Amino acid sequence: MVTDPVPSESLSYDRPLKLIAHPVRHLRGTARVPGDKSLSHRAIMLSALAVGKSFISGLLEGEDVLATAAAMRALGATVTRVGAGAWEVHGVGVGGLATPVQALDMGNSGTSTRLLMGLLASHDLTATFVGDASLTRRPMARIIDPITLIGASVSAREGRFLPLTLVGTPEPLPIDYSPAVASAQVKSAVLLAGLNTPGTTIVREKVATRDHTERLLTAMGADLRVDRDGESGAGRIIRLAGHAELNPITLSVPGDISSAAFPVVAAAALPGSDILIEGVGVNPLRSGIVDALIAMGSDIRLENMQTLSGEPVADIRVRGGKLHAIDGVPGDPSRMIDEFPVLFVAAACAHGTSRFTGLAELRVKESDRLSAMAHALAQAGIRVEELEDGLVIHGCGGLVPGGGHVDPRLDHRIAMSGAILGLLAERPVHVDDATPIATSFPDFATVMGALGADIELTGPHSPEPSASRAVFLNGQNND
Ligand SMILES: O=C(O)C1=C[C@@H](OP(=O)(O)O)[C@@H](O)[C@H](O)C1
Ligand SMILES: C=C(OP(=O)(O)O)C(=O)O
Repeated sequence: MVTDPVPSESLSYDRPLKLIAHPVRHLRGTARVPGDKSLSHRAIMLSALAVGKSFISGLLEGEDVLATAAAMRALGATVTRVGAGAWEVHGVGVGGLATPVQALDMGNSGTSTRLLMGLLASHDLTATFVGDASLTRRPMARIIDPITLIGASVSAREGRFLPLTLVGTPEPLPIDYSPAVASAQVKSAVLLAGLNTPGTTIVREKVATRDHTERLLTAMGADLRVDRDGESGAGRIIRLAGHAELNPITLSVPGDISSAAFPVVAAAALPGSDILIEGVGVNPLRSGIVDALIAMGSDIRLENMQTLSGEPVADIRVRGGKLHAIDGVPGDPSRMIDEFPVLFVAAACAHGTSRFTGLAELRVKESDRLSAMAHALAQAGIRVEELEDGLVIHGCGGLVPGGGHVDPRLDHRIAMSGAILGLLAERPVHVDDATPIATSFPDFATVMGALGADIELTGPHSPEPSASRAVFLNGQNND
């Protein structure tokens, strides 16, 4: 049980909040996870560009999305919280954003930063982007390159890191762009720039990545076409007609499969577990974790399939059992790019040796996730080899020894993967700073506790939520 129940409104702490995850026999019950983070960012950004009032329910109220909401407000949209997860956005129309009077604080959020850089590139304004110690380590050249071709100019630290100042162009050019890395953030940044650009903007993907931007733009009336590309049809060509007119939306955000992955993996690895996570987004370009766990022998199924605001949604049912090792994941890694840290935990419990390669991109997420997870698993007594682009994990065929400390390195998914490791261990695991969890899953400990997990939150913490959170959660305007 959760020994220090922390209401979700106040899990955002300014000083380290520690977490101790205690071994558990099994998980049982039904739960829901917060709204999808990728979709929440896009819902706020695109409704801020519509003419009229949009209404969003189920919005993720994690720090990352609150940073996006604060930025859109600073750029001129009216963004108001009208209830738990319920937000109203009065948009200013495509091209209607204005220079913010202060720097845009992106906190820990790569998606906020990179999509907004694209969005602002084709607006006649100037904006400065700042972020936390994690975000200022992450490469921005992958966005600076295409938006420079569009006509924006960027001055960045060492040419590629935050803080950076972006000067958007009043005369944007439509580009035909092939991202060098499989990245929905790069694709979305170019498409968002194309909204306020004449002509047709084209993005060519060698491998399809999450298509939340394409689905939402289409639902809001943009003239957007997606064609399969390449001999295998794995690629995509996305064409967007510029000077789009976006209609306001009423949108329900489904649960985030990247958050659901934590209770799902824990239950899958614990014989006797039986859980149901309701209302989760199962977009085929996001559901790779389900296929990977099935490949490991897990009894996991999608029930009650439906469509919510243009996105496939299902309840995820998991019964615990013995897992076996796998050599790589089915399909492209981009279908579960954020779920690898917790999949590595499943591999640590599996019988046999698992090998994961082609994952160099994990080194430039909120942390170097290959290094962070290699250290976390070793701390828990698991034999692991770190490769240039992956991990070899020698599973123990049951509970891991545990007993170590996990340094999350400002990465919410490392912190939560460390907690799951503790549930699947013989001895408790200490997560030395759980505060990053508030970026994507503020009530993680409460949700896991309701399923039977014993996650203890300890350590000094201020009773007050962080300033940005308080402003929104109390529905105040910061005009
Ligand atoms: O577009 C998005 O919302 C995201 C795309 C992914 O990044 P890349 O597509 O850049 O790998 C993912 O890691 C991130 O959490 C969210
Ligand atoms: C990488 C992630 O997010 P972002 O890129 O938005 O920081 C994530 O949520 O795992």
